[in-house]
Amino acid sequence: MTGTPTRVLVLNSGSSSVKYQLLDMGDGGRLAQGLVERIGEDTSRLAHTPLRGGGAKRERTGPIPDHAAALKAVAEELAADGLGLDSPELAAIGHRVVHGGLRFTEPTVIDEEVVAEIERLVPVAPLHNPANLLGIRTAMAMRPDLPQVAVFDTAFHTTMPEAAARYAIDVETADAHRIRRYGFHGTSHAYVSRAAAKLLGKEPGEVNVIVLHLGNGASASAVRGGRCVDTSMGLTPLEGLVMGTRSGDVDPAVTFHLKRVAGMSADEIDVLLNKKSGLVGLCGDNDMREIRRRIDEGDERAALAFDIYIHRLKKYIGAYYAVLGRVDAVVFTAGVGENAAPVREAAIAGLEELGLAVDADLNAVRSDEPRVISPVYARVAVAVVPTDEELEIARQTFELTGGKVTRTTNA
Ligand SMILES: Nc1ncnc2c1ncn2[C@@H]1O[C@H](COP(=O)(O)OP(=O)(O)O)[C@@H](O)[C@H]1O
Ligand SMILES: CC(=O)OP(=O)(O)O
Ligand SMILES: [Mg+2]
Repeated sequence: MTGTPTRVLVLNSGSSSVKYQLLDMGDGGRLAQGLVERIGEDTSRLAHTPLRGGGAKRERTGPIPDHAAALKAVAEELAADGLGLDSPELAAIGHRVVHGGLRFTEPTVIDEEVVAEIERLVPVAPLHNPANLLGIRTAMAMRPDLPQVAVFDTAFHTTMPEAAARYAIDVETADAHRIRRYGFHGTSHAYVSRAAAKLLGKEPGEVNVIVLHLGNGASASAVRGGRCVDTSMGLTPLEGLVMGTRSGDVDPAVTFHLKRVAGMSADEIDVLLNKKSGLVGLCGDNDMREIRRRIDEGDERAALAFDIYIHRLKKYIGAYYAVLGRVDAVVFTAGVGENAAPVREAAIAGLEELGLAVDADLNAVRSDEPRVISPVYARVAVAVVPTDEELEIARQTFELTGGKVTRTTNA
């Protein structure tokens, strides 16, 4: 090895998965990437892809009980490629942390006190912060000498005005318990809104963009001149759009009703709304590919689930159009947004009066590149921009730890 280390390992821990990438910030390239899924089940799967040196993709299956075991398995795979965590070329480890509360508005070098604060926020991100913490603790135990950085999903949304961030509930109660709308997927909304400006040949400060991050979790945001002014997730990642397993918006009285009339406990209602609702609650499947397949076979439950998903999405497009006043682009991203052409088509259908339309041929193109899918005559661009939370986390981690990022990729 020569010179200062330039490699960054990024861990994006979800509730039951870890996505990871090893990047070289010296040349902007990726060395390896992978995914561990179904953590906690007997059928866990690790898929690892070395990206330099020509090695083939590898898979292993079998029980991986938690995120600590997942990271150990990832470290073994990296070591097999000569890219182990003990490498002197590793400059830092970047961690996605979902909830940063009021305190963390910037990427932050992790110490014991930061760990304690992330832990304090577990009740408002019960599916996510515990997984993030296990990844952090395991990585810190493996490389106590390395800087480890937390990049928060909530950070990009801290620019929201009070009118968007506050719920209309008693102010003293709200403030005493820090109840407000924080928003999530911020790293993705930031990256994608910036990449969308670039796609339009503009600076981020010049454009107003509606970003639709449609993955397993899903959220919309309104971004004015590069700053978030509203987003659909709230105190927790439960509010807003219909998601894979989460309900999104419901009348809060549904929860009292379930408690008083159906006799459910707070924990049972939490599980119902976070894990047994959304698409899976409506039709038994949370994967949009499977739902489309069932619709093609004439399945009515799947069709209704799709319609409810689209109806909610359309409402948020309209709402954020009104919030922004002028819109330059509506941008689809994440697993569903990048891949499901029927979702994009249905969400934009009927919005011609707002200057929005999708070109069927452009919409059908499959690509990993950012692209416009609206017809040339449309007043507002509709675009697909693949998100890259890992690259964005790597950049922020590297910059915070003193590295200088060479921007060679999209945004
Ligand atoms: N080819 C595809 N067509 C339609 N939907 C897809 C396709 N590929 C992935 N998806 C959807 O994307 C979801 C995963 O999105 P992703 O952004 O990876 O989610 P997360 O980060 O929350 O795990 C899947 O559950 C599935 O619904
Ligand atoms: C915050 C959130 O919902 O994240 P994910 O989509 O990864 O579950
Ligand atoms: Mg995601």
